Amino acid sequence: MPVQSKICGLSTPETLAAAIRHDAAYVGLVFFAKSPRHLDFDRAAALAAMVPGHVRKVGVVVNADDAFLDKAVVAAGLDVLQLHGSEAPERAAHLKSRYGLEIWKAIPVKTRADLDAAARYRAAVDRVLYDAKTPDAADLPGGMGLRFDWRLLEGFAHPLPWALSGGLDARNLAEAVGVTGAPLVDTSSGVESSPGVKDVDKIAAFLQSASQL
Ligand SMILES: O=C(O)c1ccccc1NCC(=O)[C@H](O)[C@H](O)COP(=O)(O)O
Repeated sequence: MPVQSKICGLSTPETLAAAIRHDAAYVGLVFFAKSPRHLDFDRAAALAAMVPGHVRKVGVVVNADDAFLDKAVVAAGLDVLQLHGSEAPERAAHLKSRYGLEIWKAIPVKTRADLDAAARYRAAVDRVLYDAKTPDAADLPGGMGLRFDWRLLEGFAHPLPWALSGGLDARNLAEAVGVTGAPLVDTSSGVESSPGVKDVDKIAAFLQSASQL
């Protein structure tokens, strides 16, 4: 099975086009005001209109309420909702039934015990995304280019389809997938020149590296 890729936090037509051209399976649009990658609904709609049907649009949200999500889902024609806050399994299940979309839950990881949270979402979501836990004082729960110890996933009995995230880039991707066996990889900072500024060449290099795994 080839490794699939998600490029997260795209915010310009040029970088979105690069992700599509180089075969990203998923593109991530961030709806979180504190993020340097945040999109308002109009910009999200304009970007979403560029995305062909075979590329899935993932909306990244943090403890968002239904009124906000109603607008995001419609504006961007989302295929997937990625819950990147402290959403409980019951909240995730509610969103699955409300929107009928694929639901992913980010699981923040620093220690082996953090992985146990994934099983709580077994009946509620379609996929978990293991991401590096960010510092308590940080503004962002993701997208900080931090990685966790990939060896924590060695031998782990995954309760759900899953993805690997956190500090991935073209140079470390082969090692990360070699250690974890990840079927889907996600990156944001690793394809940027500075926070929130995506780099077309880095996007191409990341997706090329994934295609060779
Ligand atoms: O990217 C953001 O700014 C962001 C903000 C709030 C919640 C989640 C966010 N990103 C989620 C992602 O899926 C990132 O790709 C993931 O955290 C990995 O980021 P990075 O370590 O920078 O590659």
